[in-house]
Amino acid sequence: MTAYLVKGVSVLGAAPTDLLIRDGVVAEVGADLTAPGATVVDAAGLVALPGLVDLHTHLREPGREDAETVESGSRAAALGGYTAVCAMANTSPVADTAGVVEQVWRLGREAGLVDVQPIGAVTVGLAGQHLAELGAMADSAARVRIFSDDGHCVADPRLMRRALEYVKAFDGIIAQHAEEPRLTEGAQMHEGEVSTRLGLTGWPAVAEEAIIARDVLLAEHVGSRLHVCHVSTAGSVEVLRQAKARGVRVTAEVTPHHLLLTDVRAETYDPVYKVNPPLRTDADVAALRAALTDGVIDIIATDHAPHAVEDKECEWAYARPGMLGLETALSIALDVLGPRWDLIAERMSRTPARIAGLDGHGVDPAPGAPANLTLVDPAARRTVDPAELASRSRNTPYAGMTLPGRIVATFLRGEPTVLDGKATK
Ligand SMILES: NC(=O)N[C@@H](CC(=O)O)C(=O)O
Ligand SMILES: [Zn+2]
Ligand SMILES: [Zn+2]
Repeated sequence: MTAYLVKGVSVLGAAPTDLLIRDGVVAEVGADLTAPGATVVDAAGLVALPGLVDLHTHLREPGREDAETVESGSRAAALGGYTAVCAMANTSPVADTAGVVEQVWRLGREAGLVDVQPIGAVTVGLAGQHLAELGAMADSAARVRIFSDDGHCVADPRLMRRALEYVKAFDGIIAQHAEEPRLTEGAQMHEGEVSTRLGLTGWPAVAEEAIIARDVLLAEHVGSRLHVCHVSTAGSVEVLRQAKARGVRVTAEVTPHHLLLTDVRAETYDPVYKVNPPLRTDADVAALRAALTDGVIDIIATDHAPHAVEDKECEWAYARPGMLGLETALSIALDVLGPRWDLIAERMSRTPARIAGLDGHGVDPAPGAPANLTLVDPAARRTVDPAELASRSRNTPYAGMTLPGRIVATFLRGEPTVLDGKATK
């Protein structure tokens, strides 16, 4: 196993120091370290962060390997500074059995670029009728702890209650895609002034807020852990704020795109901007940013949702919702939060690792810590070119935009998965 001597790096914005990475851990931290035989990484001007952890990634395997595979998505993740991703269950077949979650887990190990932690479906086939085999998935080699029907809402309150109760036995968590389906039939974009003008059917904010309000009450009633996926409205933030003040065990995520983009993008009719939940308004963006800073929203999660060209480059109404996220998330976070490294580490690494229960991730680079870390060049600016992305899909909403920050290196258990901005395998 090669050792790596990272020279002159700023750990989370502190004064430059050296890091010696050996045997999978950060062996030493200090000035002017020497290590004969170690590969030297010149990290002058770079910032070291704990490896990023994504609680919400769509890898599309099994079933839509044309859009993404575990390997291509893992490579995109590593290039984005991630060392662990949680893979959503809306594959084909659905990850609703021990067999499928173990398959995804194994594919992740084989790719070896990030730790891939499968999420299990809450209901069989995501159909919202019968609970899936949550216990068998938890007991499997994949050790599933997060369950989600993401893409669909667990709309039946009795099923939601039972799922919340069931996962308590192994400290599991239900991650809800909060969308009251009766309020979003035929919805194409955020319901508001822009949808009225464009004549597109709206997805009202209350469809999200009503489910979050119900679910925090259910989680409170049964004393279980609830996680809310891709929070997108100011009203949802207020519901979460009140629930947290009461001590409800709820956590919440926001996506990079909901922190940056608004529903006016729909005026282009370019389906690259079609996503669930939809892009909202300036006031929502402002509330989400404030909540991310004050902690009502716990984490940034990408909701990386690759789609094949034929599913995206078509008429708006027929296009699949979803956007790429893994390779641009840190840049968007830097753009939105500025170089607040401790806050970025908290929202993109430590807290998601803790929510998912991923041991060895979300730990700051310090002597003895597992060497899961990423090196960022905060001064670099890059213009997003979809053709250069490692993802098999091209549906980034940031094409042509110039964003701050570049991932220079990522280490997974002491081995580089990215060096000089390029994947090592
Ligand atoms: N976000 C999306 O618009 N799409 C996701 C599903 C989801 O996250 O709800 C997908 O799987 O494509
Ligand atoms: Zn969703
Ligand atoms: Zn999703």
